[in-house]
Amino acid sequence: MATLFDDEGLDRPVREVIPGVVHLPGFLSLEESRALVEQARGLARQVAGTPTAMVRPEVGAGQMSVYILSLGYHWQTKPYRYVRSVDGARVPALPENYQGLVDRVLDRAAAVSDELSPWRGRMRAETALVNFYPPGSHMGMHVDGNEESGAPVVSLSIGQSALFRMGNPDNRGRPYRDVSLLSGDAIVFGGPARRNYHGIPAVQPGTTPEGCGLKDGRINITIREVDPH
Ligand SMILES: O=C(O)CCC(=O)C(=O)O
Ligand SMILES: [Fe+2]
Repeated sequence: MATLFDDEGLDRPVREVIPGVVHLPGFLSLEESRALVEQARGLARQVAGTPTAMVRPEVGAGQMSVYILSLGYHWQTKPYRYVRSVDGARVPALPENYQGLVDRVLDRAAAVSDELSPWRGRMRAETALVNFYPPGSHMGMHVDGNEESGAPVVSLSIGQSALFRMGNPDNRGRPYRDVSLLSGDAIVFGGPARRNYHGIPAVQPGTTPEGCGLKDGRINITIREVDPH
């Protein structure tokens, strides 16, 4: 496992990993992280036992090991699509603070990426997936392809460190770049990397910071624009 995460001891500068992919280490403070976890937990409780509950979706490869809460739009599998309601139940609204998070991330990312700078101040936060990774879970390589909009995906990580693998647009294999995402990190992918395969091969035991709002496991919040404008 050590080799999977062996860049953690190094300096972690803001950087464009490949064109259109920007890593912002330590973007969220501990207090902000905790508030986001508490907000997501409240929303998950509200929809528990309803058709929009946080569940481990069935996908082509079987049941995911990650639990997903959909906000704004609901992400359905079989077939893959975004819907506004499920069996008559309305999807919880996207929290209003998510637009501010998107604006802040894109401000910072645009400063180091010509590919992302056209989106600065222009992306509408319309939907978010709150992914909960129990210890030992993972997410296979996939493309985020159900958004018609070409806007970037803004992703926030809280809890256990994760190995994020950013691949290529053609297949699940190499070339790819691995980035360790620690609690509080943001990563954004757009431009030429928007439809690249990516995934989380592993989360790292024993790395949940005290005070981040989670006792164990990892939460990742990906905020997206669905409709082109
Ligand atoms: O957990 C992550 O960092 C990535 C999540 C992801 O790729 C997704 O929600 O589509
Ligand atoms: Fe994804």
